[in-house]
Amino acid sequence: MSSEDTLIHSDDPRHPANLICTLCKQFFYNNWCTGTGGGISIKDPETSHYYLAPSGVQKEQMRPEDLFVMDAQTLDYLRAPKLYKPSACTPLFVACYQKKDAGAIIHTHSQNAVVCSLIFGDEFRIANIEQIKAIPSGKVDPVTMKPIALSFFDTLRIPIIENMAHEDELIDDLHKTFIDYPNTCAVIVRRHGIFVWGPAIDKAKIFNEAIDYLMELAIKMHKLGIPPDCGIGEEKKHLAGP
Ligand SMILES: CSCCC(=O)C(=O)COP(=O)(O)O
Ligand SMILES: [Zn+2]
Repeated sequence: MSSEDTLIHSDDPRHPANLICTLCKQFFYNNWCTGTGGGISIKDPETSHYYLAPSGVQKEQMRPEDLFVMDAQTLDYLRAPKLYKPSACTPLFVACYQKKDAGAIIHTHSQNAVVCSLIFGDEFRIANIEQIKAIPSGKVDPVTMKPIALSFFDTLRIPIIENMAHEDELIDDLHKTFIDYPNTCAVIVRRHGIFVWGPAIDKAKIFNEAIDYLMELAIKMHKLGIPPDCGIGEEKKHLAGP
């Protein structure tokens, strides 16, 4: 086996190359990564190498040998399959690694994200829903040094940026959200989808699932006339009664 191939071949289902393929398949069947859209990048916790999907591939058919591997320091490719170009999302994934200390980034073309971007302005907000507790507040407990999650009584805020003709043109607005929303673990791209990151792939997956649930719920609340960020008990005022 060549040294390039040892980077992507492993019997361990939790190896980044295997996990990216497994999760992309799951996300395809969840309607999050169809028609080659979306993708996942994982930083190998052992080597700190970035594992990236190629551009324009059917996400449910991806194999470990299709993946790019990047050195985190030099940003040189340690492995670059000749048949493919790297994902157009690569500069955005690298920005999340470098500026947000991400361990993994998930990009989906979730219809819930797209519809929320059509309903709401520059920010998606939802409050007082149990599932919010799955999302990090961005704060750390000073005693345990563990991340603190949002509470049931908090409001989740996710910035919405405008889509561009090419994925890499989103980079300036993504950087701006890092400044304006230092605690966010996600950015919605209008009429496009969402980027969600976490300190490791398991966390990023949980955050992505929880946010998607909350976006779906927000769309249902909006259809009923209930603002998703309304206070507890306030919903009665908004419901169209007889
Ligand atoms: C129909 S997908 C258009 C590109 C895109 O938004 C995306 O998420 C996938 O880009 P990639 O270069 O990774 O195929
Ligand atoms: Zn995309």
